[in-house]
Amino acid sequence: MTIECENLETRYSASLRRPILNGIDCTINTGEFVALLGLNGAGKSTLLRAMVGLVPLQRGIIRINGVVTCGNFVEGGDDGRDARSTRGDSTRGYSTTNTKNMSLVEQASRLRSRSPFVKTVSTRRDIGMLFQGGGLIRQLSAIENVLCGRLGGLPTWQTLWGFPKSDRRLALDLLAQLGLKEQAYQKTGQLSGGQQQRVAIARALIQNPQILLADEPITGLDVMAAKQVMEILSDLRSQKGMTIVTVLHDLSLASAYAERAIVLDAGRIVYDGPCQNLQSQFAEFVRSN
Ligand SMILES: Nc1ncnc2c1ncn2[C@@H]1O[C@H](COP(=O)(O)OP(=O)(O)OP(=O)(O)O)[C@@H](O)[C@H]1O
Repeated sequence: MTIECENLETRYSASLRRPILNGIDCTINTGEFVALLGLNGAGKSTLLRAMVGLVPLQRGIIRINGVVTCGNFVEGGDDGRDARSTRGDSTRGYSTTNTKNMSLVEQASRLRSRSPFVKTVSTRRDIGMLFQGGGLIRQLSAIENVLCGRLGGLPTWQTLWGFPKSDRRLALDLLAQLGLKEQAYQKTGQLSGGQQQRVAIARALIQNPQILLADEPITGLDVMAAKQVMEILSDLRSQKGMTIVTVLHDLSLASAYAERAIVLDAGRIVYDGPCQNLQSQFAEFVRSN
């Protein structure tokens, strides 16, 4: 699966005096291990979130495997001609219907009837996301947190009856593969930072994604736990051919595990290339964790 980002630009931010993302062009190819680097506030998390459609774009489009999944969704510009932008600029992507007077049911059925959006939904399911800090529910056990990763793939009625046995088995297998068999029924709030991060990885993997986007997966971990997490990401790529894009602050770990680095500064890409010699080129980006 490829992720193509074409001229991405977010809305102008008055506090920054620029868009958060400001003309991002990059293509992530199948099976690549990419480190997203840059100073605090450079736009790394925003770019990662934009790739899964969590950030509205002012300009530009994102294609996943050639399917447009995110673009400039302009309110009120559509008269029923299936959402091509009326501005005549193909990079502006799709506009949305004026939905103000439509019921939720009408809006949902309209979205389903528009083929680009239908593809969008299924294409995004191929992407797993590890959020900053893990995003786990501390009161739930490790296995319950992992099963939460299945919620999007099940019809609502099925979740009322609990998760199927096959899902529970899969969740246990994933936890065991990540070295957490003993901790499967322990509350995640009682686990160490490294263990929690592995639960978060298992939760992303239960969707069986082809692409894994990880936002600072090793921040706050000690050296050993950080290496373990990086090894897991590296194995997912080498053994399952998964595409990995991860935000990192540690240049030496980026050089050790990733093959390609994309360095952001003030919302722009200032370097896109191999990870060798990153330290000498970008010494100022080193930050103690
Ligand atoms: N929802 C938002 N509304 C307004 N500004 C935002 C929003 N999200 C992020 N920003 C701003 O955009 C800039 C980029 O944020 P982002 O989190 O993408 O940076 P980052 O490179 O991931 O930083 P860090 O390394 O600190 O996590 C920051 O200045 C941030 O304050």
